[in-house]
Amino acid sequence: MVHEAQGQMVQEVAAGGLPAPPSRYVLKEEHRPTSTGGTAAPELLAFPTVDVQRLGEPGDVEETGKLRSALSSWGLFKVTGHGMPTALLDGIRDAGMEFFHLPPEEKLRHANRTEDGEFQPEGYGIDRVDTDEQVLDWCDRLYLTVQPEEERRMQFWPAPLAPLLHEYTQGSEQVARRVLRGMARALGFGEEFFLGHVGERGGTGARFTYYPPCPRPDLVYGLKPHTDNSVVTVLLLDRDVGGLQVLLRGEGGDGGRWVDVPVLGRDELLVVVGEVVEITSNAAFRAPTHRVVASGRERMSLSVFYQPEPYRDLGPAEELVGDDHPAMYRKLKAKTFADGFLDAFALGERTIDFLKVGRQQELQEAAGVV
Ligand SMILES: O=C(O)CCC(=O)C(=O)O
Ligand SMILES: [Fe+2]
Repeated sequence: MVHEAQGQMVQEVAAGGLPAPPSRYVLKEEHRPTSTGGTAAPELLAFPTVDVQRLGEPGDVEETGKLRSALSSWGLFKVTGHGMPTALLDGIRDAGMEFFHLPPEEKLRHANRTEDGEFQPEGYGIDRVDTDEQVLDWCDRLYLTVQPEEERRMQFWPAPLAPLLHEYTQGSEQVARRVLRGMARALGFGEEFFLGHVGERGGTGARFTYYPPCPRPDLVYGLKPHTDNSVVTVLLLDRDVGGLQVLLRGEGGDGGRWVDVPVLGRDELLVVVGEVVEITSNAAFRAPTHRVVASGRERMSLSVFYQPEPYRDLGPAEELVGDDHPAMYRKLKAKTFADGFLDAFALGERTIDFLKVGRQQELQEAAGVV
């Protein structure tokens, strides 16, 4: 059954000039970004930066140290030294924005709905709507499969954007590879440790997200809190408009607090650790919970998600499991995990929790902690 809200783009709602978002987008009071915080990080917590050029140099120790510290604190960091030209980064940002500025009928030629109105993940539209209770995010999106290359469905790719996305994802793949090699070194493993778990023919998906201006940003989420279901995500943020926030967990095991990710330099990228690394590293590196708050200005981002080969077994690496380090996650197929994302996301859960991959509860019970 297709939900009647599935065909309603947020951009069209915003263009209607309502004084406040319709009730479908309005969060319960206790979930509203204004009641749950969102502050600039204190100076002590300088935003982590990793130069991937230096990270790739033989014998590098310093950048690997910075990466290790970023991974154990924020779980995301900005990247310099990737070598992609500014013109390419600006070009893809502009082409993405131009797509969302096209008339509705042009955009709908790439719609993420079949002729029967059925949702399918690829193409242009809103996220999957399952129930009346689901509070909708204040964003529209364009999701495209980039790799394996022979699985690209070019009917979904807006023509002006296609060559830019191809070139950009070649560059972002090198970023992901360097980061995964650095992560392996940070844990004391050989460089190919994480890449070996991903395989040569992993999947890559690109998601352009458009957040229209919102008349009451205090009432909605641009994008609800979530963790990425990827190995890592490479993000190209809006040049001017912020809104991304990350949940920083306190020492005392409290719920954490929401901190703004700053607007980055126009040449800088952001890398976010995904749940696959959390599982494989047996929680040595955790996927950060993040969200986007809306604002009175339009904003666009491009997320590129890296996934392992679908038939791979996903689970904590044997080297990281021992008597004093029990496996925190159970094994499952990479495809099962990737497919679980949309169900989990619609419910606002982590894929790890939705598919009951995490064993923390079980282990704590066995140890008599809870
Ligand atoms: O728009 C952003 O800044 C973040 C997007 C994001 O978290 C995602 O696509 O998973
Ligand atoms: Fe995300």
